[in-house]
Amino acid sequence: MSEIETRLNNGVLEVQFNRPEKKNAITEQMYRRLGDIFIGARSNSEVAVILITGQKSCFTAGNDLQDFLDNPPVDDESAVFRFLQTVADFPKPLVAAVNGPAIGIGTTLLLHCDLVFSGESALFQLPFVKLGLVPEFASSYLLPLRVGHAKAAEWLLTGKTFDGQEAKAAGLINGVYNDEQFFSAAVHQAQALAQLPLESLIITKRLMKQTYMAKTLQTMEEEGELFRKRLASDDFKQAVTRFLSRS
Ligand SMILES: C/C=C/C(=O)SCCNC(=O)CCNC(=O)[C@H](O)C(C)(C)COP(=O)(O)OP(=O)(O)OC[C@H]1O[C@@H](n2cnc3c(N)ncnc32)[C@H](O)[C@@H]1OP(=O)(O)O
Repeated sequence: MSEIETRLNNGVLEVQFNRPEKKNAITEQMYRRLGDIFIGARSNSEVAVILITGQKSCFTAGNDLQDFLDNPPVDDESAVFRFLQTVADFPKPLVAAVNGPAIGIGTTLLLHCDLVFSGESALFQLPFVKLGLVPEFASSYLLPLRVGHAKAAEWLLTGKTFDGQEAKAAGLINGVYNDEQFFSAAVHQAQALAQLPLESLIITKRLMKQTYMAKTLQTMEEEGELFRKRLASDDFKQAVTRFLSRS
């Protein structure tokens, strides 16, 4: 089994985080594979839609914190930033099925998905400030745009956790299902999209995003530079030490 599993079914490429013993925390190696998968899917005519998921108990705990210390990204070509880029301008529909923890990039990734369905046990969090970091994936721009400044500040500045109902009420996700149904609901929607004319889907997605795409990419560049600086800060190192030495 790979830490990133893929399955192609009737035009839907399922991409699954599969490192459950570490709550699907994402390493540099996993980002590299994810980047390759997304780049391949762009030009693969058999792929109409990507469905991103984890397990019923966990979407992803975000970036692997130890790996951030061991293999910090140095520039925009680093595996993590290359992955962010491939998702942000991915032309085909992205659907996510989320349950359990969706932390850090586990939440910001959803800002780039077109349809998001969660289970009742989903737990979202943007703990960048608590970790001594700054937002990534253009979340400092896209989140206020999507949910308004008040809610974005609540989530980004305080790092509070929130559930699927709160995420749906704010407009971050499309639907909340019980833990047994969220995945099949997402598969159903992804399969339905995959039956529609692909060219129309691609053009419609591009039209919807065109007014803010340039600003999204510019924000990712600015955030990336600041993020890399903050990874080298004592605040971040102390936060990781606290997390890894908790009992
Ligand atoms: C560019 C992207 C940036 C970001 O994404 S920044 C966000 C970084 N992520 C975090 O700060 C989240 C850290 N993790 C947690 O807060 C908690 O975990 C959870 C709420 C996700 C789950 O808590 P619980 O159910 O109590 O599980 P557990 O015992 O904490 O974790 C099980 C094992 O998974 C490892 N683990 C969890 N998250 C991470 C992570 N993000 N980086 C590295 N390891 C992680 C733990 O250490 C442990 O491992 P062991 O069993 O060997 O002790």
